[in-house]
Amino acid sequence: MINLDKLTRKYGDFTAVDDVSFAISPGEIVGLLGHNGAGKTTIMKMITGYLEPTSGSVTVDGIDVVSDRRKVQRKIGYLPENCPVYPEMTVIDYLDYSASLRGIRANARLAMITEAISRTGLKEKATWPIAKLSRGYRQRTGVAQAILHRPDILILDEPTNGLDPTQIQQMRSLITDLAKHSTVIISTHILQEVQAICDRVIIMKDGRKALDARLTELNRNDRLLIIIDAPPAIAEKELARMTGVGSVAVSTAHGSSTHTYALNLETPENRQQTAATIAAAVHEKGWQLFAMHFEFRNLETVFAEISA
Ligand SMILES: Nc1ncnc2c1ncn2[C@@H]1O[C@H](COP(=O)(O)OP(=O)(O)OP(=O)(O)O)[C@@H](O)[C@H]1O
Repeated sequence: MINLDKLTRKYGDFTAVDDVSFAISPGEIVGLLGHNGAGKTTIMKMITGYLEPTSGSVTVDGIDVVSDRRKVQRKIGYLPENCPVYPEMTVIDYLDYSASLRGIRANARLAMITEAISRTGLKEKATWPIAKLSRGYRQRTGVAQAILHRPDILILDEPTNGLDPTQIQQMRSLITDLAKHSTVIISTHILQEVQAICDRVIIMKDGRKALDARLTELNRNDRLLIIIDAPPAIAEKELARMTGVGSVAVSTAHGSSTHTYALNLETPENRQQTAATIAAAVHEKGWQLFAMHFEFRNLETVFAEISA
């Protein structure tokens, strides 16, 4: 379990991460989504112990990252945004060097390196100098470095950044495969990435957590939007009383003679029938009904709403 509690990080006077709390359970694949500068990398660096919080805390399986950094780092594999892979080294030498930095004993290294190479599909490139690898294979080498010590948690900062469409596809299926045995947090500003890989999304905006939701929750269309001529002072309460309506939100364009209401339905399963009943009730009240449709909501629309 990864636990962030009121995590804040300042750079001088500037607050890059502002009072962020969330918990991630074992086995989850979480996408940290946000525009450039939203605070994703700063959060990842604090989870992995490479940056200290200004206030708040991060614990991994109950262990505090600041006071027990090494212990936490043994549980985590980290692919930084610009993974420092040394161009003059071969893949195998780089992984051996990474293993030695991690304190993995020489007699255990070969098995671990072989496994990491095989899981990241690097077998044929193992003896190649990194300088000669395509960006996709270089990224895989970074991932191999991250999984070398068989961590329970993988933190990947923009793993598909700069890859071509085929390499992106390959990296996504590699991550999905790795996620079968690990908890994964990936940061990205690509919506499709989250949709393709993750089961949960945390959207960051200006250093703050703007949304934390399961993707299945996001992909809903059970809010009924209606446009009528009755103003909120009259219609809001009446609409809320109608059969099947749970709550009502109003959005009226300034100076407009029509009014838009978003109705959250109590039983989304019967939404077609409920919509027909509401239409009839609106008609009975003598209000004019200009439009009625179910709101389409998915990661894209929610992200656009948050970014606006
Ligand atoms: N060392 C630093 N000194 C000062 N400001 C910094 C430093 N590192 C990051 N920042 C600022 O903190 C904010 C958050 O940066 P961060 O890299 O965490 O965002 P991000 O969401 O990962 O962005 P990107 O998608 O561009 O990588 C940005 O405004 C950035 O300019």
